Amino acid sequence: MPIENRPLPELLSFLDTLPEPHILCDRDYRIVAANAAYRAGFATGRSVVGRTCYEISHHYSVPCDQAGESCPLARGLKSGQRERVLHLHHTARGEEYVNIELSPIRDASGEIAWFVEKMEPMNAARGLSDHHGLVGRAPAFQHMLGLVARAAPSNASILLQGESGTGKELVANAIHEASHRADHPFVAVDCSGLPETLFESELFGHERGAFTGATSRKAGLVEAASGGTLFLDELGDIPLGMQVKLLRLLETGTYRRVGATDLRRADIRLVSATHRPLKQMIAEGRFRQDLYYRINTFPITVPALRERASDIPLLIESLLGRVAPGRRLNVSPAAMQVLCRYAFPGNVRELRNVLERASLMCDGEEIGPEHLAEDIRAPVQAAALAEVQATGGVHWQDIERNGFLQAVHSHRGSRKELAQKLGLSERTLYRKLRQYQAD
Ligand SMILES: Nc1ncnc2c1ncn2[C@@H]1O[C@H](COP(=O)(O)OP(=O)(O)OP(=O)(O)O)[C@@H](O)[C@H]1O
Repeated sequence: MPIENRPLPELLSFLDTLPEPHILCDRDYRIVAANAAYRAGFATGRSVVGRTCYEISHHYSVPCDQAGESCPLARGLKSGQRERVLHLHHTARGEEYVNIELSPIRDASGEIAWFVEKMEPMNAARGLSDHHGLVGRAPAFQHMLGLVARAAPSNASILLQGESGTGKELVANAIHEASHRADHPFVAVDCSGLPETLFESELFGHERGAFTGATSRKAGLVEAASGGTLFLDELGDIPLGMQVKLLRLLETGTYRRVGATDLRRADIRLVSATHRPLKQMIAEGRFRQDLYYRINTFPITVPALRERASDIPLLIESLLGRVAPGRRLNVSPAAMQVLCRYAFPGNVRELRNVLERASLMCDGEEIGPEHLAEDIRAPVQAAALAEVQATGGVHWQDIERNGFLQAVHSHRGSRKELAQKLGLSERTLYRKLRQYQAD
């Protein structure tokens, strides 16, 4: 490398002092240096210097934006400013979600000469099968996770909207885990079915003798969550009277225990969730508009399972480990076809229940269609039959799409190896990935 094209030694020794993994790249995606934290946690044995970031982190042979992903380096070159994204990266521990922050470094003439890339793994979500936490890698899931990564480090109130069973509580927990409050409690409150009086004393606590049965003083959940995150699930179910008290808590940061006169200071971050249409409830006078604005600083929609159907095989692998630990269950291709075509109105919770039932019905190691409940098989079979009748056959594209996605999900090596395995050029592989994973 010509001397004028080398980064300043001061910059390199500064990067080495940073506790988070950092690499230094040139404008052509080439890694010119990696700090000690990166070498310890991310490098997989071989030296990364001289190789490209997309090859090391993604096992791609082209930059991310040409492989259908958002590339922070390309974005940084265009915008001239710092860019953040969440990417799935190959690391020394396998494939992980990593928060990437890319900062451009300019030379004396003001031109961008280098990029410093900081990487922080997001441990609350996984792109591979795992036995706990959030699992997924479909575009809709990654988009949602990108918003989680962006909002988590702030103190902003987050409203999670999504159908029942989509994983809102797990997402709330992931927000907590990725926040500065992770060492403090995560307290979840189910707001549905709690009468107003009980709701208030549960949330704010009560003094001794505050009401019949209050034989001792009790701290509330706001206090229990102190320093951490309070998760209000089914927030749309909170009675109007209690909505006022919640609004006061959020506006002043203070509350009173039931039966007490003194104000207490709250130190919580609020994450709430609902599957109800809050805007419609506001129009009907059932939900306060001012509270809505307070809780909804940063809205995140958790996608329905049918919007991330390409995650079904991965979720199955992960959930089987949770519902039948100790058994090495797998799903036959025919049963997989049925599950991938079913609409799952109850989302991931329904998928989990279906697998739990199937694991009880199956004595061996392979779950077949016969182990799935009739109400899962029937609509899929009816749809397939209708398709055959309407078109005179099953669409070849559907068979190809399902087979292709199954191969992608079960493959653990590089994209290059996958292309070879499927007998495709890498270009065609990326085109098909874009085409099939987008729906
Ligand atoms: N992405 C995911 N990866 C792994 N498991 C998931 C995922 N999403 C949901 N689950 C599982 O699905 C079930 C339902 O999730 P959860 O209770 O978080 O849903 P919810 O959206 O809060 O539902 P509700 O609106 O009914 O409260 C749980 O068992 C959870 O572990």
